[in-house]
Amino acid sequence: MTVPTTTIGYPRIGKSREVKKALEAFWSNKLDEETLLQTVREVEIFNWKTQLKAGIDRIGIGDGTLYDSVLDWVVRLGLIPERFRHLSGLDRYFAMARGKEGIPALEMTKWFDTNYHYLVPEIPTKFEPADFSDFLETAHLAQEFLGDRAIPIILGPISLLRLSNLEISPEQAASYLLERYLILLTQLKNLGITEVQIHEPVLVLGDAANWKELYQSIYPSLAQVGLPLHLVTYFDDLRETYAWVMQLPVTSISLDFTRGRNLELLKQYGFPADKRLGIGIVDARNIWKIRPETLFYILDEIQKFTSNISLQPSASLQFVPYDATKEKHLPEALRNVLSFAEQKLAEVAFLAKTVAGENTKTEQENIQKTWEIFEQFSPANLTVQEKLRNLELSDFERSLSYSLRLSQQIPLPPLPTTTIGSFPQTSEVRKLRVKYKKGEITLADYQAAIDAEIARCIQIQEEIGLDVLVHGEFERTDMVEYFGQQLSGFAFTENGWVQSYGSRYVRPPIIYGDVERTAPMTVREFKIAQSLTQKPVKGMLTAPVTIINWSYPRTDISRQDQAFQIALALREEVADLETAGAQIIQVDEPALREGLPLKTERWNEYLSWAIDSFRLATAIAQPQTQIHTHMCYCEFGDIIQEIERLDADVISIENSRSNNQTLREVTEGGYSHQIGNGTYDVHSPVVPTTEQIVRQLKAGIANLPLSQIWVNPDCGLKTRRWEEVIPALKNMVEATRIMREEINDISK
Ligand code: MET
Ligand SMILES: [Zn+2]
Repeated sequence: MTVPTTTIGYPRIGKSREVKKALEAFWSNKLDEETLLQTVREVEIFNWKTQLKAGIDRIGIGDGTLYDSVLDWVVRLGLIPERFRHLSGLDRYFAMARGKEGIPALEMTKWFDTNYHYLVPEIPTKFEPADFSDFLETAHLAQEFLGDRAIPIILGPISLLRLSNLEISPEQAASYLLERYLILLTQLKNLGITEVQIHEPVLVLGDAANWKELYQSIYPSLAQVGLPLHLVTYFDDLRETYAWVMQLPVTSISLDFTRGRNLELLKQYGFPADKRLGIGIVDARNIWKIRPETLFYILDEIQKFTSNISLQPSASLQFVPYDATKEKHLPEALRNVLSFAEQKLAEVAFLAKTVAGENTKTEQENIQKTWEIFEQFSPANLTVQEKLRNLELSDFERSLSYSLRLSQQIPLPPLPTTTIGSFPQTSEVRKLRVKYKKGEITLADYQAAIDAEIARCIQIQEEIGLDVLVHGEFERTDMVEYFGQQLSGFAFTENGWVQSYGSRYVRPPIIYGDVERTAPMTVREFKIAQSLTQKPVKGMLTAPVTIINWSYPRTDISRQDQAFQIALALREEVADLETAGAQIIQVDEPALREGLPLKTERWNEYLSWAIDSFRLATAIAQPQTQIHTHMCYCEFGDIIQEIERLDADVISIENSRSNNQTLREVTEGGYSHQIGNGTYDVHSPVVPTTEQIVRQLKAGIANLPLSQIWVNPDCGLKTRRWEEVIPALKNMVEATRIMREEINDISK
């Protein structure tokens, strides 16, 4: 017996970030279109060869992209919104991705609960002709390299619809789309392709049942083409859709067995005898080597219901970096339990061999051994674990309620002005950090240079006339990495890049052990800043859930425990900042919303510990200390109640849609604490006018009592230039002055 292996997506950025480099060169006119496309092609071919070498039987192809694969499908299917119609080629493609003078880009949002962002399709009333030529060309080329192993990956029609903003009814859109998908499938069949993967991840969402009829009408038509269809789902289980999805006329169905309850569903409903089951068994969302015992148990259970199976990663491997063995600077004991895309291919192959009955005892023992060595290398921190066990309810409660502590906190003028924390990270600052890292300058030199930046930043803020200042975050590369680097239990890769969006890649830290603060993390910079001004300077921290969501967490203990460990470390920092004189401390939690589980029924459990971790980090603050938090770029509507439960004294939120929707959502529920509604969009280089900010403030005030309102930009300013930041903030302060005068006049 043999057990086939499959992949359902692979990293497409290039092992040395070739695509990013080519893109950036192309955008700055240093590279021509042909070379850019050639680069993407080479990365793709390299990926095919890697998967072929790893022995994968059905290799998902066609997910390589210049920017985003959802956008690729939008363009192929001819779903071009009116405002881009006069453009063509790459010019149009990148205008849709990034916008162009006077033409806003497609909206960008998170791909399910991952940190990947896709471009949200807008389904227009009029379609342009479809053009699949690039995809067909890729498929044809893949056949040359892979033969029948080349399995094109297609974004499913219903997922595309469900993730789009529609100008027409879903039914109408579906019928237009169907025609085009039929053309595509026919063309692929004519090429001699033997099977296609149709990815329908929306089947795991809570509302998937609403789409049942569309699935049941579209899929039979697709099946008529006669090309075997492999329906691929991931990120969670099928729950209420399981029973009818199994009946769709496809030849294969893939399920994720690393998340959700697909195993239970399988036991309950069985699996159709006429289909192959793609078993997503190797976790594509995290970077840990497999623990074979648990996986073999799951595989044994599954095989009680079907023997027609294929083994595969749980999702596209685009969510992990390429190769863990490249991380030479990491301790071997840790490196050996890491598994990036290449290692995961080997794991899939290993599992398949074992299931097929081949003797893999030595391999199993080796894996076992690497885990044992790792456990010795990173033993449990008993003190931290003890602290977690001994937490009491009072550790999560501030000593006085909001209304009682309010009068004890620092007096400020009405409509206090402030910023979100970071100021421009100039290339000089970045160069400085590189020099320090390379050992070209000493710590003292580095700190002196950072301090000079802080001093300049404080002076500028004073000149602008802001009420509450910040030190500027010049010492931080990134709001998560900076803390991870100072906490025990975190590791950092050198080359562990994953795509966040387009040409933006990130290297998520790895949480591998119990987390503890070993020394103050932010106190030095705070003190320097505060010593230079009479105005209050905010202490500035990143909250636990954001740290976890933007990292690869451990899998041997719960996310709750990891969040609480980080919270305890931050709690010590809060206390130290207070002792150092901070009257205001901001703890940023921008990723709270995006960590919400895909299924609503799991929201409460998540929110409960997520909010508690913020409270644990901050409740130690004296009543006199004002605690701020900041959130941005998410839909708050879902979690309003919980925002109140954070019990922060002040929250600042982003308002990039500029229609105060978030503010309305937060305040409609009767939000009683203070709130700063972003007065202008920090992602735009355009300097907002005073009038614009006044208007924005008035809209906010209409919603809320004056005493609750703060004035601030949307988010941190680190990606902006000083030439933009200074006039923008001046206008913000001027707008506030105008507002204060008006209010004064009214109250006279
Ligand atoms: C993504 S939220 C960013 C908050 C952080 N304090 C900053 O100003 O950059
Ligand atoms: Zn922000």
